[in-house]
Amino acid sequence: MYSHQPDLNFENPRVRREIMEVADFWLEMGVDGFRLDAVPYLFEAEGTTCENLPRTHAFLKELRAHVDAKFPGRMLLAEANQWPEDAVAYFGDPGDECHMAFHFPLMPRLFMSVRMEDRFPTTEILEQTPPIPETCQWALFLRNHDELTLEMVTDEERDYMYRVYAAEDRARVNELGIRRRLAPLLANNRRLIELLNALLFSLNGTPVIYYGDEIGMGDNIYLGDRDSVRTPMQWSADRNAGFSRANPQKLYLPVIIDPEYHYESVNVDAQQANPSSLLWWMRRLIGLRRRHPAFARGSLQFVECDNHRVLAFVREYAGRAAAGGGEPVAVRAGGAPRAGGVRRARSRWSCSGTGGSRGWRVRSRTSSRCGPHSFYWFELAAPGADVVRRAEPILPEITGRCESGGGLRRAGAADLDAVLLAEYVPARRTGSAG
Ligand SMILES: OC[C@H]1O[C@H](O[C@H]2O[C@H](CO)[C@@H](O)[C@H](O)[C@H]2O)[C@H](O)[C@@H](O)[C@@H]1O
Repeated sequence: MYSHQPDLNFENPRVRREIMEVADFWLEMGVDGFRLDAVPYLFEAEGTTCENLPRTHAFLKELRAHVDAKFPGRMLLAEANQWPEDAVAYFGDPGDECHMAFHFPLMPRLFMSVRMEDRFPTTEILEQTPPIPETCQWALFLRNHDELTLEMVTDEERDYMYRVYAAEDRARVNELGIRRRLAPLLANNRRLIELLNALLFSLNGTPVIYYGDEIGMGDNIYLGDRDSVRTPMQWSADRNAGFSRANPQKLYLPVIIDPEYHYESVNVDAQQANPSSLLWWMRRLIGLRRRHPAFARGSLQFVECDNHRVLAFVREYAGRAAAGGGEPVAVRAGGAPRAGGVRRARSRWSCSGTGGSRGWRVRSRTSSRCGPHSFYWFELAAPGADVVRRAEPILPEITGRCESGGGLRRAGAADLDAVLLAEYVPARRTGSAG
């Protein structure tokens, strides 16, 4: 499809050997793993669609065994834009191919749910998603380096997505996608950006953030192909947004200078200095998620509720619960400006813990109102169980030295802000993502 990308002949044993050597090179350099590009199409065969061929799976098993033997603990992530029942094949049997696979069909449905003010697109695809091996996980995403692909939706759904998210022709690409970043897709609406990220971080899978979306970077749909979303990371207001010291004319792609998303105002430096920035909000969300293993490993059960605009579910980590220290987590997301109340939410869990965004605390049943485009995370206790208050985290000890003109630095590690604001503050009962 792309003339500038080689199409390797995997039938050739020398090519396969070379691929193993390339993998070794990067793994020796310390990478944690690989995203396997367009993996269903590695091998080709006349008279087939060249998709999901047995030879492709055989090679993945070989690659996995090779990586496990030489570099235990590293991982392979499949890019297979397929229905979940087909994509699961890339986890192998039982779990001997990729550790993870992107969940492509969920992504456009999250955008649909939010815009249609209806949980159905999201619940339907998750209900169709088959169980996966214990050692595997879905990778969830909102945006990536390609277009927002609309391959896994019906023609009507595609028309809808184009109408509401890509009214301008220039925003469409490859006939099947929208070449925009998260913030511009959502008209730079902070509540919507938070809502979609809250879903990304609480549904069953590992969240994957596309660089720049954590600061709400803009795009440039006047660039060709998918380059609109591949402009330099905006680190600071300096030359080339702090991405490079090179002559600006030498950059592969220009920095964003759209007035709304200009790199001089939308950048890491500026947001680092503002605790209300999207960047700090994202860090707090990550910290909160890390406190609850149920988000990473837990099962997901939808909670029936009579308002179709509200999506409610419980994440339960069976291992922890069985051990008596479980902490199921409930999530409610109101997709609509007029999401309204939930009269009845049935679940075998009662809300009696702490949690939620914006410092919300829950001590009774889930009967409170869900505001426009808001979300809540509740820590739950099983009926009858004592509600054990979490001990306050121990104040971290940070040693460092004051450098003239600089701040206090933790010896050779993350800086003070990251330790206090990203780890300690969210772990306090009063800590919140909002
Ligand atoms: O190697 C060709 C390209 O493969 C990936 O992109 C392709 O799959 C994406 C997911 O289905 C789709 O959105 C894109 O249009 C396809 O070209 C890869 O992510 C690309 O970087 C790569 O050029």
